[in-house]
Amino acid sequence: MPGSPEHAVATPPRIRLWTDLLRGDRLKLAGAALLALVSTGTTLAVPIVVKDVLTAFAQHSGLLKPVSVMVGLALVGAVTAAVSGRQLARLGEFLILRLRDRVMAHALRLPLTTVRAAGPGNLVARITSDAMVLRSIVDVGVVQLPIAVLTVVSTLVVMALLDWVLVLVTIGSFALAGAVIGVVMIRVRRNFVTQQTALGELAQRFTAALDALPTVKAYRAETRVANHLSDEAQRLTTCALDGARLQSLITPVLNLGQQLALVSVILGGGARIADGHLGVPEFAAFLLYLLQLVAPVTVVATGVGRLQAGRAAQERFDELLALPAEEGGEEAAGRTEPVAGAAAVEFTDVSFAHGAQPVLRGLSFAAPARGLTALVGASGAGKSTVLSLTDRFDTAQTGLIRVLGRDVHDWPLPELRRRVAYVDQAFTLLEGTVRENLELGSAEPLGDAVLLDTLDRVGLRQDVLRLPDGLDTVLGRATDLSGGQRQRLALARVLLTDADVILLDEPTSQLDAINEQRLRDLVDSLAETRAVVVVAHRLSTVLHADRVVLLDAGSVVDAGPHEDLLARCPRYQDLVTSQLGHHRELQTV
Ligand SMILES: Nc1ncnc2c1ncn2[C@@H]1O[C@H](COP(=O)(O)OP(=O)(O)OP(=O)(O)O)[C@@H](O)[C@H]1O
Repeated sequence: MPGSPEHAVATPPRIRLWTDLLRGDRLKLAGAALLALVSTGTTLAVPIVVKDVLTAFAQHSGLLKPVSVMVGLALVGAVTAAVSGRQLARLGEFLILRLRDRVMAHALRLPLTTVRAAGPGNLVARITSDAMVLRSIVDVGVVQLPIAVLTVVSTLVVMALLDWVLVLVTIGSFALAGAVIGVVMIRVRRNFVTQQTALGELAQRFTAALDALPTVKAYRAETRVANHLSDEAQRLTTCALDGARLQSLITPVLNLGQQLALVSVILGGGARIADGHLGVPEFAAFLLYLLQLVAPVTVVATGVGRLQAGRAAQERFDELLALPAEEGGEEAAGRTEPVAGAAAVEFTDVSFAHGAQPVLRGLSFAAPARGLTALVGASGAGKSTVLSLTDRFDTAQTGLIRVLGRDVHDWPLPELRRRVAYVDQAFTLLEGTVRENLELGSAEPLGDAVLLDTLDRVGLRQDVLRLPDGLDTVLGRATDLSGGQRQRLALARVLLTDADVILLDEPTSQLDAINEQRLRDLVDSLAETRAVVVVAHRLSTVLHADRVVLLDAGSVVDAGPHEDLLARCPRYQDLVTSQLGHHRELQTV
């Protein structure tokens, strides 16, 4: 039963950035770090060589050796920095590739309700903007930051060897700047989380607006919707400006620290030269080190900021990956066989609520293994919910749902969904070719002959052959199908599966007479060999059904053949005349 231990949710996957996403790349990463270290080493050595050059000048000795060493060091430094930078960029991109693959695969396995609650646009923002931010963790967090820290420390050690008093002066000046930057960093992280959330929300709103574009246009609401979106974008901008203001403090504060250090060191250094504690070449080298120190200190300060942002992005990924995927979704093996002679779908005392809102209340009905079962009832009675629960898009709180004689939770999810074909009200097609759409539920490519034959059965062969690239025409962008054609393509997809149960959420819209007849013929022929459970909005469907189940407010009022219900059930009579009621149809069918 739902919530019971046997249906416990598997531990969700977590990002283990270093051990997992960088798996297989650790050696390359170490190589890149080593090269970066060599490059840093050469930079560190230059002032020492400068000191040698100055000493050589003072002593009138040969300059060739120290100058050659200086040039050599500069060349090695440049080459190693370039190779290491390129390698890090590659590693960062591959890390993001793996992360995106994992997030997309996980999002597709989440329960429908979770995806709706998160908002598709919000999920898209993870693999776009969040992924880019996280990428910086690789080059900044793994290599640049540790090396910069190492550079700062070793530079200070070398400076201390030159003059320890002046080093204390330097550290004191930078410490003041560091304290201010530390406070800024805490706010940077908080700001980043708010910013990414606002970005995801904007993406979500924009996606939703584009989805509803026909309605937006029909009501001439472009300006109004654009204004709503603009409000959201402005919130994001305000937040981004806060972030930019915080970030922009870092460099000036550091520069102030450096100026302070420079002035103090020059004053202190002058005094130390005057009292004979320090030579001029040593002082020149010390000053060069001090100037060199600013670059790695800046890397540390800005790097910590980016790392904070990267970690906040990582938390957002963790949060998404921690959302439990559908139970049993990974179990591919362990085929469960149907129980011989069992009903195709059987609900026993099933109750289901969306949050606090009860939708099904102790609902019981059965649909036989062959034939057409029509679910009818007022709008909001719970008909579509019955289909959702049958295909386990949702889980009932209480009661038992059996498909082909087995508890819906005992089926491995892929096996359940192989046996149950679901066709939604919109007859949804994926953005892709006609072929891809037809083969969606097939394990193997089916070949043109089979596909065209099936299209023939739904009366769509000629329409598809007329498309610019026939079966390989991409649907959903420049080329699309009409509502009726989409419907037939969706049904052709069902014909190509070996599903035992077909769940069909009939569209509420009316079809033209030819399409209506085609749909009915198709459904009838499907129902000859399998179970078809249809949420019926049309009287013609009900008249063709072997069994009609009347729902009201989440319970079954009555069930049986149409004529029996019409004879004995006043609620059904009302429904037929009011909701399904088309006297014209009654007379003509
Ligand atoms: N995602 C959801 N979140 C919260 N409540 C929902 C959700 N989907 C449906 N409901 C509620 O569940 C109830 C039953 O919805 P359902 O779609 O099953 O009705 P229906 O009988 O198929 O209606 P219709 O004939 O209008 O399609 C409705 O009251 C609806 O408000």
